[in-house]
This record gives sequence, C-alpha cells and structure tokens, in this order.
Amino acid sequence: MEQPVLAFIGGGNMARSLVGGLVADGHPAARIRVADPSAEKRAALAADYGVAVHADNTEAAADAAVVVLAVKPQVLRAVAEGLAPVVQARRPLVISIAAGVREPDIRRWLGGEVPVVRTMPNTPALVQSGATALYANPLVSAAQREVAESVLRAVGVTLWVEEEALLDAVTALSGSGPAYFFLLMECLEAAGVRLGLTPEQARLLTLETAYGAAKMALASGEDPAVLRARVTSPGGTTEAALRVFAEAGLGEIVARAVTAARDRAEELGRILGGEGR
Ligand SMILES: NC(=O)C1=CN([C@@H]2O[C@H](COP(=O)(O)OP(=O)(O)OC[C@H]3O[C@@H](n4cnc5c(N)ncnc54)[C@H](O)[C@@H]3O)[C@@H](O)[C@H]2O)C=CC1
Ligand SMILES: O=C(O)[C@@H]1CCC=N1
Repeated sequence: MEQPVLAFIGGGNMARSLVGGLVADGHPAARIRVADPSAEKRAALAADYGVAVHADNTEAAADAAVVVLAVKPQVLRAVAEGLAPVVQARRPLVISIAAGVREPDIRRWLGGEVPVVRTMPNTPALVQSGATALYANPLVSAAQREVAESVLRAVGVTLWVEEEALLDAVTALSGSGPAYFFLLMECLEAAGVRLGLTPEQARLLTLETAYGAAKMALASGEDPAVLRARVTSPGGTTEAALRVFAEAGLGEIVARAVTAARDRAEELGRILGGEGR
C-alpha cells in the first residue's frame, strides 16, 4: 500500500524527530512535506532527510492525507485557523502534538467536522524512546487511527486513551515525567558528591543506574516492586535507604506532585482554548 502524504506544520525539535523516525522506518521522504517560517530549519530538514519544505503552511498541506500540527501551543490557534480552508476542502486527518490544546478547540479552529487525533508525546521522542498517548475524535476512521499510530510509533511506544480528559493524566505522568526522573538523577548525583565521589563519577554511576533499572524493568516485564525486593537484602543497605524514603512519605509526595501537574494541564487546556484564565 502506498504511504500517505504527510505534512508537518512546524519543523522544530519534535517534527524533526518524527520526520527522522519516519524516514528511518522507510516512509518515503518524497511523501513528507514540512512547513516552517525559519529558512534555516527548512534548509536543514531538506538537507538531512530529503523532504519537501515550504514557507507557507497551506502549500505544505495542499496534497496531504495527514496534517501534523507541530507548532507551540500558543500559536496553534492562528495556525489552525490559517489552515481551515485547505482542511475543509480536503478533509485530511489532522494530528496535533501540541501539549494542552483540546480537540474540540482544534476542530473549531479548523472550521468544524474534521477527523482529529490529539497526542501527548514526551521529550525522549527526540532520541526515539518516547511514550505517546493518543486520543481520536469520533470522525477518525479505523484506517486513520492506524496511520496516526504509525506516525507516533516512529519515535517510541504508543497507547490509545478513549477519553480525552485522560490526556491530562498522561501529560502529568509521561509528558512531564522525564523531568521527575531528571530531578531524581540530580538528587542522586548530588548525594554521591556529598559522600566523596567526583561529579563525573557520581554522574556516570547515576545515569547508568537509571538506564539499567529502566532497561531491566522493561526487559523482565516484572513488577517494579519485585525487582526492588530483589535488590533489598534483609538488614542491608537498600533497606536503610528505603526506610528513609518511606518515613518521608515519598509515595504521597509523588501522588501530590502528579495530581498538581494533572490539575495544571486541565487549567492550561481551558486557557489555551480561550475559556479565561
Ligand atoms: N519538545 C517536546 O519534547 C515536546 C513537545 N510537545 C509539543 O510539540 C510541539 C512542538 O514542540 P517543539 O518541536 O519542541 O517546538 P519547537 O519550537 O522546536 O518547534 C516549533 C516550530 O514551529 C515553527 N513555527 C512557529 N510559528 C509557525 C507557524 N505560524 N507556522 C508554521 N511553523 C511555525 C517554529 O519556527 C519552530 O521551528 C509543541 O506544541 C509542544 O507542546 C509535546 C510533548 C513533548
Ligand atoms: O511542562 C509542560 O507544560 C509541558 C507538557 C508536558 C511536558 N512539558
């Protein structure tokens, strides 16, 4: 089956990762267009991936079966309204990767009845290790779901949620999640330095431990609690550390932090949709 023509509106970091992943996966570069106002970004995308580039969004979307909105949330409204005539004329599948902006707002800005898939990727997509949740409005066909999934699968794993509100929970968990792990890395590194390791030693040991733990959890398919128990010798060092975490209420702290992120996602969705602040 011939691959669909994809048009990326916005050629920044995320679009670059998606385009790179798609081309590496065998999507023909001749069937990818990217629109970006920056001549420098256009030149780099054309040189690195051989895709067609445009300064004009409507031109890029003109023959596309799939239009990927990859601009910052703050400019999404203007971009969607600018694309409304071509989208209404051709009814492509529209995929948004913008954080926070809700599907009914995107659909309204595009002029009405349009199949829209809203997604929430995360920054490890930049190294093809992303985790993306997708939500489809009822106008999206089964074949279009497949296409949307294949676009995001180019940068990592994907899963569907059937209620758009759950994307706020996803944003709080995996969207913001890399920052939580980076914070823990910062803390571990600082603790190692306090105990006498050099910053370089502490960083290497921290990063490799984080990578190894994630890789092991994924590869083994075991419950993290089981893997944790295997590290924790009775009366040993890990137990001493875990007791401190438990006494400080780490589980409750994490739950409160993720809930705060979810609440902010809801609030941002209202603000970006123009429902006041
Ligand atoms: N960076 C990340 O890891 C994540 C990003 N996202 C979402 O992805 C979207 C893109 O983010 P990034 O790629 O990081 O941003 P970016 O700033 O690297 O890319 C945005 C691109 O849009 C272009 N642009 C600006 N105005 C435009 C217009 N009117 N028409 C066409 N293009 C225009 C800019 O020149 C820029 O190249 C955002 O909505 C963000 O919420 C979501 C999850 C994670
Ligand atoms: O912090 C934020 O608002 C965005 C959404 C998920 C990751 N970054």
